[in-house]
Amino acid sequence: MTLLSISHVTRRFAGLTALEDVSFDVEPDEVVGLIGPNGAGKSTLINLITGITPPSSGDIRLRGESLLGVKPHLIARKGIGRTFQHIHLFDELSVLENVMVGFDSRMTAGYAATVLGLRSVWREEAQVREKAMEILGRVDEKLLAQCSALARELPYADKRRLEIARALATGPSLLLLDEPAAGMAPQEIGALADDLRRLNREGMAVIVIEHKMRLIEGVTDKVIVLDHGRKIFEGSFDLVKRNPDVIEAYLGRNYADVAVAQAS
Ligand SMILES: Nc1ncnc2c1ncn2[C@@H]1O[C@H](COP(=O)(O)OP(=O)(O)OP(=O)(O)O)[C@@H](O)[C@H]1O
Repeated sequence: MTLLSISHVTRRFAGLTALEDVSFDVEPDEVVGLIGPNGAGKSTLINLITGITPPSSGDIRLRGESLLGVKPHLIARKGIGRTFQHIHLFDELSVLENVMVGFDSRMTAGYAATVLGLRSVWREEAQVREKAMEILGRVDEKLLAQCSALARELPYADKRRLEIARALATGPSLLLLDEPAAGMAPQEIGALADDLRRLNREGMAVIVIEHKMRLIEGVTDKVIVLDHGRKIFEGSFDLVKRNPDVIEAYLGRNYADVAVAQAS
């Protein structure tokens, strides 16, 4: 059964159409890339899927069930986890505690404040701690080894991976990643690609927004290209990188990033 179905989704903000009649499916074992120039509507689409913003028209279904009108924390509980374009960690909490916070899908700044005040309660929450350790190990043994460090002490790339670990806490079957490789060096992107492929092999579907084509090429089964809110192409990265409309609208402007792909 199709995991996620986006059907004729349009989103308008006052006079601006951020998304127009966008449709595509995500299967349970797929890694889908979402690419396109700045302002194409990629983050808006993630916000629609996670219930933060309602579509103006169209439908979004998870395993056949419409998500329209469902609150974000309930969508998270139904199995959709996400990370954000800008890092959203609690700097003064430990690596482990940041993952533990993720177990509450209603996570808010207010909740985090409670958490900071009631760390002692967690002594009784051995189970949550144990699960959080397991998740950290699943993403990266190195992160697990640093579980007592404060989040702010982590190098940038590890902060991004910690966000992924936290998004796994609700046990998602679909993970939405908004520019996870932003600011990463090529070697770090390679390690991130390994993480994503491993999670996918374990049975997780992924939608990844990314401007770094090295990651898109390395992990995706198919790519959706948005431009000015419209889907202009859908297909494997191999086809995408050769499509004249995509080159004109987007890839041409990022030639340095795709040079490796184009040379192959
Ligand atoms: N809450 C909002 N109110 C008004 N306009 C918005 C809102 N959110 C997004 N937009 C507009 O919708 C369009 C699509 O924005 P969006 O952030 O989805 O693009 P994007 O593809 O994610 O871009 P980038 O790659 O720069 O992150 C932009 O023109 C943006 O200014």
